[in-house]
Amino acid sequence: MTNGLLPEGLRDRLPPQAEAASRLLHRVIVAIGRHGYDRVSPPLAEYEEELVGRLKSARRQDLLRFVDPVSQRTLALRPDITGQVGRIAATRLGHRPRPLRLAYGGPVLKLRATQLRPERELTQAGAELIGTAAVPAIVEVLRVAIEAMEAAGVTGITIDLTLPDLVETLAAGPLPVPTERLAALRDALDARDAGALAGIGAADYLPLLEAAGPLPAALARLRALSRWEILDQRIDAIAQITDALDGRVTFTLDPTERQGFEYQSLIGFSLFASGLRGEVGRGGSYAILHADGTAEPAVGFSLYIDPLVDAGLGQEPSRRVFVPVGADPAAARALRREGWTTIAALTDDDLPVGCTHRMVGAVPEPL
Ligand SMILES: N[C@@H](Cc1c[nH]c[nH+]1)C(=O)O
Repeated sequence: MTNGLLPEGLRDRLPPQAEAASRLLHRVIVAIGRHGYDRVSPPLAEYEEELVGRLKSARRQDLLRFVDPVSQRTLALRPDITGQVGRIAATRLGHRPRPLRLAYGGPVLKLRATQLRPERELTQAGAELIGTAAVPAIVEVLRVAIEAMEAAGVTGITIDLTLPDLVETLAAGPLPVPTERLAALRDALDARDAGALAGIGAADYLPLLEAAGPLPAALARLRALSRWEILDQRIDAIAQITDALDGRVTFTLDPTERQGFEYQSLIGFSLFASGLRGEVGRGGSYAILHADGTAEPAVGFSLYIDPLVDAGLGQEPSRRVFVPVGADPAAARALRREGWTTIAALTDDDLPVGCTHRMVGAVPEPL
């Protein structure tokens, strides 16, 4: 006998959450599709190197791998669909005109859970805009993300903007830090540790930490300390993006945040909503590598359906009518066409468990 246990981080979805999950996924995908994003559906597993090789600096550590007895090669379960969409855009849809707009939705599996999210399997739905990552493209993607969240019933949206490659860019340019100290610099910034920053001779980075918080104040602080063209350009871009979406959502800024943004470069963002624990989604700009060595700019977002389901979104009260033995099947069929759920008695002893109505003749009467 087996005991019905599941591995850590994996779970069943039961009624009514399983139904809510598919309803939310559908609503999100439809909302994304309205903006002209055509759906693609990559496989659950593929060659390991394809999953990590397509996006600049995607990580191998995230992969749950296995050797495929058929191809004798190492396959991995996808931890993220964005890289797969990148592969499709660079290969099978490489000839399509740009910008290319693609949507997707399905399960992903990560090797390790995070403290914030103990689940290893999540359902991701998202959009990727391929061929440009300029300000109008970022604005479009954020707009689509906001509408997709609203379609799922999310309210009180906050977008936390980050500049994932800012520290590396400053370290390689105007605020030099030798490569071997980059990891220490990252750790000190993540820990917001002023002493550690001074210890590695990077005290100049301290003011960046203070430029975090709600916009527009945080952006004004960042502007006040910027003496570099590369930072000025990004500040201008953030101002344009937030102006374009003004009033619809709350923006915050965390210029040095990088955790979870392995391949996003110029801009990254995390999506939050009131009443929902942790992130609802994230996204940003990145580069897709092509076979000829060129890198194509892209920007996109992924929403995670699971936190929405856990918060009770997507559940709808259904009208359930009990159909006694001997009732007219055509009448029951007519009710289903009108949107009723019918529960047919199989014996005369069946009880109308979970039903709101009972069919009397051809008419549902409240129980
Ligand atoms: N797929 C990324 C987010 C993203 C989509 N496009 C670009 N970034 C994630 O889930 O973390």
